[in-house]
Amino acid sequence: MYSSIATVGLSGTLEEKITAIAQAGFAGVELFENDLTVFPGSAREAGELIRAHGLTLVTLQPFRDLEGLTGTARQQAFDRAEQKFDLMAELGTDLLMCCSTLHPDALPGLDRAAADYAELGERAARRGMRVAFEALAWGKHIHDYRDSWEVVRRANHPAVGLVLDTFHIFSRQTELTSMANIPGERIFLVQTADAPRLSMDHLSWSRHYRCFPGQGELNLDEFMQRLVATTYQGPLSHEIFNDVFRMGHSAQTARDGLRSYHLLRSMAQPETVPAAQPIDGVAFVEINIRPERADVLRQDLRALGLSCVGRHRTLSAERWAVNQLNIVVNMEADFAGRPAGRQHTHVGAFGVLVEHAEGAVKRAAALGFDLLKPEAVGATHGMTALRNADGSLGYIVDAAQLAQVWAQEFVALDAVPEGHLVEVDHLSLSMNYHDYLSLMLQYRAVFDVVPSASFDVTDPRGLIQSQVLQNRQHPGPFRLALNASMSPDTSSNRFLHTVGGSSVQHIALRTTDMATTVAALDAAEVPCLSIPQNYYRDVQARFGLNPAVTEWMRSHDVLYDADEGGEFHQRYIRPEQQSFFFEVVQRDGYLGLGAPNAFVRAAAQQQALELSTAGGNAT
Ligand SMILES: O=C(O)c1ccc(O)c(O)c1
Ligand SMILES: [Mg+2]
Repeated sequence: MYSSIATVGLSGTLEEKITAIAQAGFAGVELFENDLTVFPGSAREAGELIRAHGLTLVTLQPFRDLEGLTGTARQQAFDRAEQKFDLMAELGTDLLMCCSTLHPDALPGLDRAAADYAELGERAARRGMRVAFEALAWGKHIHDYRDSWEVVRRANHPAVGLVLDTFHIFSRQTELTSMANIPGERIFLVQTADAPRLSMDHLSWSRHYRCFPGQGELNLDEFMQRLVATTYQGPLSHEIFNDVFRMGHSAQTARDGLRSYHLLRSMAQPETVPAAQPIDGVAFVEINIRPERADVLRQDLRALGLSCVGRHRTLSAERWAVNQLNIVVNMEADFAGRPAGRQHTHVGAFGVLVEHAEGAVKRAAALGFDLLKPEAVGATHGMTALRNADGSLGYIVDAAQLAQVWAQEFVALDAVPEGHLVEVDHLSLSMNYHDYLSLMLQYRAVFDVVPSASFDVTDPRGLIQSQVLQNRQHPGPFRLALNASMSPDTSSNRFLHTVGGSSVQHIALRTTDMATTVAALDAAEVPCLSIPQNYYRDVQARFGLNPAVTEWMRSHDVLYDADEGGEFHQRYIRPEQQSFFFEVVQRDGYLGLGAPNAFVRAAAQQQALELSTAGGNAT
C-alpha cells in the first residue's frame, strides 16, 4: 500500500495543492476534476506539474452517471467517458474513478449496471486504461459496497475494479465481513476518510464533515485489518471533503494527512510501531511571564497553597508545587523552542505523564509528528516535546524522568507541601479553528486517549466548539478540553488575540476541599469571576440542594453540577487578567468538566471584560 490524497481535500490552486501534497511526502494524488477544469494550463501541463513534484497521478475523479441508462442518454454517457479517456491520456493516468449513478432516468438492476461497466471496461482497455466503481452512500440504486462489488464481479473484466471508500461504508453502517469475499487485486482504489457521528443526510455529512482517519469516530482499525486480509496493494488515498480544510493552511493539512496515513498503516500492522500509552496526568504546566508581572502570579499560587520549592540552576525560572501539582514559572525573555509572537503571559508548555516516555516518543516519531529534542535547543532536562499545532510544547515524560528533572535542573528551596490542592484536573486549550483537528489527531494518534462527543458552548458573541480528550478508561487522570470558535469575538477568540496564538486558556486545579480553598483565596484577596445571581436560582431549581448550600455558592461565586458519578464545584480566579486563568474544581466522583456551566462562565467573562474596559482597567 502507498500514500495518496485527493486534491479536493486541500485549499488553494492546483499548483498550491500539489506543492503541499508533495512537500508533506505523499507518493500519489487523486485529481479531482474541478481542479483540472480551473487549472490555467493544459491537461498535459497539469500532468507534468504532478510528475515534476514526484507524485503518481492515481486517478482522475469523479466520473458520474454512467450506469442504468438506455437509448441516446446511454450513448451520450459513453461518449462523455471517451472524452475523459482523452483527458487521461494527456494527464498521464490510467484510472477513471466512477461514482454510482444519481441520474433521474437511471434504471436499477445489478446485471444492467454490470453490462454497462463491462462495456466501459472494454473501451478503457482498448486504450490501456481501467475504470473503478464506487458506491456513493446516496447513490440512486447502488449505495452499498457489496452491490458495487457485485457489479464489478459480474462485469468480469480485467479493466473494471472496485473503489472502497470508508465514509460511504461506515456512514451506512454496512458490515465489513463481506470484504473477505473481495480479492485484493479486484480493488483498484481505497479512499480513506473519518467523520464525526452526526445525524444528517449522507450527502451533507460527506461533503462538509469528513476528516482524516484519527480525527473522527469511524472504526477504521477494523477496516484496515480486513483490508490487509484481502492482500490489497494499491493506494490508501485520503478523500476529505471538509469545510475547514477548504479554508486554508494546506501545508499543515497535508502534513496531518500523511501522519494519518502512518496511523492507518500502524492499525494494519500494530507490531511495527510502539503501542499508544494512556496519559496518566499532567506532570507540570509552564507559564511564561515577564518578571515584572510575576509577583501577582506568585501571590495567587501562594494563596492556592503552592510553595516555591525550587529555583532553576541556570534559567530565570521557579518550580511551584503542592502534592502532585507542579507549575514552572519561567521568566526568561526568550527561551528556545517556545512559540513565536506571544507577548502576554501564557502557557508555553505542559508535560504529560506516561509510563514509558521513550516508547511514546518513538511512536510519535514513527507517525511523523514534530518533536523537539532537548539537545536541539541545548536543554539538559532530557525531555522530548511534541510541538503542538498551537506552537506550544507538550513534553512527554515518565515518573523517573520527572523526578530527575526536579532534582537536577532545580536547586531545592523547600519540601513539596501537602495541602488541599492535589493535581491538575484538566487543561483547556483555545485554538485557531484550523488547529482543532490537527491537535485532535496528534493526541489521539500518539496516546491512548479518546474524544468526548463534540458540543457547543454558547458565548454571548457566538458559539465555541468544544470537545474533551480523556482516558479510554473513564474516569481517568487526564482531561484536555479543545475549544475553537468561528466567531471573532467569543471569549476563546479574544484570548487568541491577546496571547498571539492558540494556547492553554485555563488551568483547572483539583482541590479536595473547596470551602477551605475558597477561604484561602478570599483571605488573600484573589479576585474571582463574578457569577450572575440568576444562575443560582436555576441551580436551586434543578438540584434541590439545601438552600444554605446554594446560598454559600452564590456568595462565593462557586458553580455547581452533578452527574451519575457525583457532585462538582468550580470557581474561576483572576479572569482575563493574565490572559489565561486558573479554575479550582472539586470533583466527588463527577465524570465531566462542568460543560453545563460553560455558557455561564463565557457570559460572566464577557461581563467582566465590559466592566474592566468601562473602568479603564483592561490588562
Ligand atoms: O461527494 C461526491 O460527489 C463524491 C465524489 C467522489 C467520491 O469519491 C466521493 O466519495 C464522493
Ligand atoms: Mg469516494
